[in-house]
Formats: sequence, structure tokens, C-alpha cells
Amino acid sequence: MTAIPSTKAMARARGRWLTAAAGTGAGAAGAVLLLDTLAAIGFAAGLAGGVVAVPDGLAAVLPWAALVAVTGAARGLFAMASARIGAAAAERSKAQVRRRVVEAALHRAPGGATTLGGWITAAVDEVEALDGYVARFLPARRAAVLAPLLVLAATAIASPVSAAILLGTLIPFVIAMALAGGAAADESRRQFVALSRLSSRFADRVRTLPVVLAFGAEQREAKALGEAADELATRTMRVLRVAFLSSAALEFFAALSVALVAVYCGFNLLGQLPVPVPEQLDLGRAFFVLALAPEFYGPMRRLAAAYHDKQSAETAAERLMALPAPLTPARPRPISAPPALAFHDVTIRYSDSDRPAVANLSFTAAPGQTIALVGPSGSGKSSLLHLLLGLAPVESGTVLVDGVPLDRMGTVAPLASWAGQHPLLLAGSIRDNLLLANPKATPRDLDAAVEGAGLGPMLARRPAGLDSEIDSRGSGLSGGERRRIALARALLKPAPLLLLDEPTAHLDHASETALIATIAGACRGRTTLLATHSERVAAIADQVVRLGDSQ
Ligand SMILES: Nc1ncnc2c1ncn2[C@@H]1O[C@H](COP(=O)(O)OP(=O)(O)OP(=O)(O)O)[C@@H](O)[C@H]1O
Repeated sequence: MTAIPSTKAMARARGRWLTAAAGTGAGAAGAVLLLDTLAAIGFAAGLAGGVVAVPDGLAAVLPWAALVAVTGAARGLFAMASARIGAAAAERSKAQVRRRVVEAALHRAPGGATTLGGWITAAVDEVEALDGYVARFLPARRAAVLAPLLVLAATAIASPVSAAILLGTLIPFVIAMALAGGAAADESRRQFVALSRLSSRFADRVRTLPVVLAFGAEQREAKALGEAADELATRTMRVLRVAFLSSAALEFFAALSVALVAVYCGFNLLGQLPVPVPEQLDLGRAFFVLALAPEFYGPMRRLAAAYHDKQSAETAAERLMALPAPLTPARPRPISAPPALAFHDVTIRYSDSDRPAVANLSFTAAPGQTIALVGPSGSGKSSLLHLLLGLAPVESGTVLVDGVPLDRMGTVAPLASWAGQHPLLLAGSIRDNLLLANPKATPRDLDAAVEGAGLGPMLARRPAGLDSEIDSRGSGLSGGERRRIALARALLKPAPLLLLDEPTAHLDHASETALIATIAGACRGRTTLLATHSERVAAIADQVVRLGDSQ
């Protein structure tokens, strides 16, 4: 069973987070609900006045009928306006939070505990859980504080004793609400956790389906998904059970209070009350009080109905608050000439690692120089490139790009062209994938990049050439071909800084020779960092930095 954090500090932090996320629109929706209560008072007065005026004929009834019609229509309009304002406020706050989640997902350090499925669940389901909270719960909560007081005041003017009865029945009603809310809270949280577990597991397994199939793990994974689905079903049934029980209790008290007021008014009118009371009701006042009595509990019932939304939002808020903050966003600098790079005593350490990936590394690259980063596997070559892209954490030391500290820039991405070790491809044509780096590239630029990266023979074998469709896994392409596409993409971007991670890995000797010539050409006029295991690639560099020796 998932641990459910419920400390006071967490509750306070969650409350602050939800208040900031909700914005102000829900308050306006609540204010409109108060207008609805005022209209309800007018409606009850119209009904009572009309009933009393019946013996005086149609002309006497008409003004009251008009009041009923106007306040009735106003109630409809206020209810609609409140729902619309609440929905608009919910849309705004969801969009704002979703933007933050997507920002954090896009600008996150590699690794970390949150899986891709977890990010998807956060951005879709967990953000969606704020909808009911902002659109329904917050307006209902605001109305539930003041609206019953308005009704009580109006009732007290007509019949203080009826107002006292309503007030008296409020106490067990509020106790029932608190008990029901408390019981529902934990079940609702557990249901939410089960939902998140199922959807993030499902998204992750669909994403890695080829691996699941390759290892014959379909049955195991299907069973695990089935168990997660069963857990969600069980949790949902528990939430429903608590919700049905609690709403039955609430309805009972609401009905009881109306019944007590009805009995009191009836016996008062007949003058047969068993106890003396300080008032004698007439038909109009009795009718008014009776018509208004259900409105006393209306706002609180609305609040109770939206209580589940609050619990879902609180659970979602705890999960959304725990997501890692986005890394420093890029602040593009207008650098068009090859930059100088300086690394002083740089140490990179990932949060879940007890040893640094790179320790106390210092070197400089003059503008336009090519630096080869060499070293055994795991010595931190890729980490160093990731550091420049804002994707790896600096524990200590400084990195200067043209004298500007990297932590002020966040990333060199705007001025860099990067071909990573595990090329990521877009679902679409090969052309789409290449133009991603430079949408303004001319056909001649494309041809040069394709030629330089050695993609020509592969494209010649495909009838659609550059327009051949590929999926995001690059199915149908060899590992070397995927790397060549990534390299062509990097060559296509007219960036003054080139970052290449193992550009010739897994290539045969002849292909490597051809690619080295291309890389040497691409490095001209740019500052280049080349992470490589190949001594032949390292040989084209102006300077070789060896990693791993001192670590
Ligand atoms: N996101 C991450 N979270 C935690 N540790 C990481 C992460 N990325 C890399 N590491 C660790 O940092 C160290 C350096 O990894 P890195 O990929 O930079 O090495 P490399 O020299 O490029 O290796 P290779 O030559 O095999 O590509 C390794 O021990 C690796 O396990």
C-alpha cells in the first residue's frame, strides 16, 4: 500500500501550491453563486407573495409571478455564469501548471526517478485533477461560507424560530460532512495513486513494447498491468462506497431539517404547537420559510459533491510539487563566431551517484579549435557535452563560454549543433528529421549534409529517398544509419559550436575514413568538442583531453 503523506507541513505547502495554481477566477465564480442565493431568496419571496395574493385575484398575483419569473431566470443565468467562469479559471490554471510540467519535462537532467510515463501522467491526468477543484470546489467553498448565512438572515426576518431550527440541524450536518470527508480523503488518494501507477506503467510499457516482445515478457507485463487495473477498480469501488454512504448521510440531515421546519410551520399555522413559541406565523411567512429552507443546505451539498475534486487535486498537487524543477532555461546569446571554452576544476556528479562522473577537470579551447575528449567507457565524455547543453549537473568549478559563465546562459544549445550518442529521431520523413536543425536549409545544403554524413547510398536504396518515412524508433534503419542522420542534422545547423558524441562508433574502417574527412571539414570555422574512442578521430583534433586518468 502506498504511504500517504499527511504531515501538517506537507498540508500547508500543498495548500500554498494549490492557492497559487488556482489563481483568482474561482473566487469570481463563488461570488456569482452568492448572487444565485440572493435570487433564491427573491424566488421564495415571489412564491410566498403569490400564494398569499391568490384570493385577491390575478392582478395581485401578477407582480409576484413576475418576481418569480425574473429571479428564476436569474438563477439559471447565475448558475450558468458561475459554471463558465469556474471552467475558464480551471482552464487557465491547468494550462499554467501544464506548461510548468512540460517545461520541467523538457528541461530535465537525464536520468532521475520520474519515468517518461510518469511525466505523461503528470502532464495529462494529474494536471487534469485540478479541473474540478478550481471549477467546482473552490466556488462551492466560497459560497458555502456566506450563502447559508444569507438564507439564515432572510429566514430569521420571517421566522426567528425556523432560523433557530435550521441552525440547530446544522451541527449534525457539519459533523456528518467532516466524517464523510475524512473517510473519503484517504480512499480518494489511494485511488489516485493507483490510477497514476496504471497509466504511467501502461505508457512506459507501450513505449518499450519491442523490448517486452523481444524478451517474451508479454504475459508477465500483461499480468502486472491487469493487477494494476484491478487495484484501480478496487480503489474506485471503495471511493464510490464512501461517496454513496456519505451523500446518503448528508441527504438525510438536509431532508430532516426541511421536514422539521415544515412540521414547525404547519403546527404554528394551526396553533397546535406543544410548546410555546414567541411568534405566530401567517401563510406568507410560513410559505417563504418553507420555500427557502432547502436553499440553506444547497450550497453545502454542492460543496460535499465537489469534495472528491478537492481530494483528487490535493493528491495531484503532492505529486506535481515533487516533480523536479526545470533546469535553468536557455537565455540565447547572439554568438555567431566560434566561442572560446574554458573549463576550470569542473566536477560533474549525478544526484543518485556517490562518485563524480567527471572530477576536477580543467582545459581550454580557443575559438575555432577542435578538442577530442578521449577516455575509457564511463569516464565522463558524454557528461561533459551534456553539461554544456544544460543536461548534466555541475557540482563545482566553472565553465566559461566566451568568458560568460555557463550557469548564466543555462545551455549552449542556441549556438551549438549536437549529435548525441543515442540519436533521437522524429516520426516523419528523413527530410523532416534533417530540417529540424535548420528549416531554412536549401536543397543544396541538404545535399551537402547528406553527402558529408555518408547517407547517399542508404537514400539511393529507398525509392522515396529523403521523403522516406521513419518512425520515432528509426525502425528499418541500421544503428550506423541513425547516427549518420544525426550527424547530417548536426552538419546542417550553421552553429559556431559543434558537439559530436562518438560520431564514428560502430562504423567499418572505410566508412570511418570517409566520415573523418567530413567531420574535419565540418570542424573548420567552429569550436568543436569530439567525444570519441577512436584514435583516428582524435588525430584530427588540435588538442586531446584525456578523461578518467585522474578520477
Ligand atoms: N543521467 C545519469 N544519471 C546518473 N549517472 C549517470 C548519468 N549519465 C551518466 N552517468 C554516469 O556518469 C559516468 C560517465 O558517463 P558518460 O556517459 O559521461 O561516460 P562516457 O565516457 O561518455 O562513456 P562511453 O564512452 O561509454 O559513452 C558513468 O559512470 C555513468 O554511469
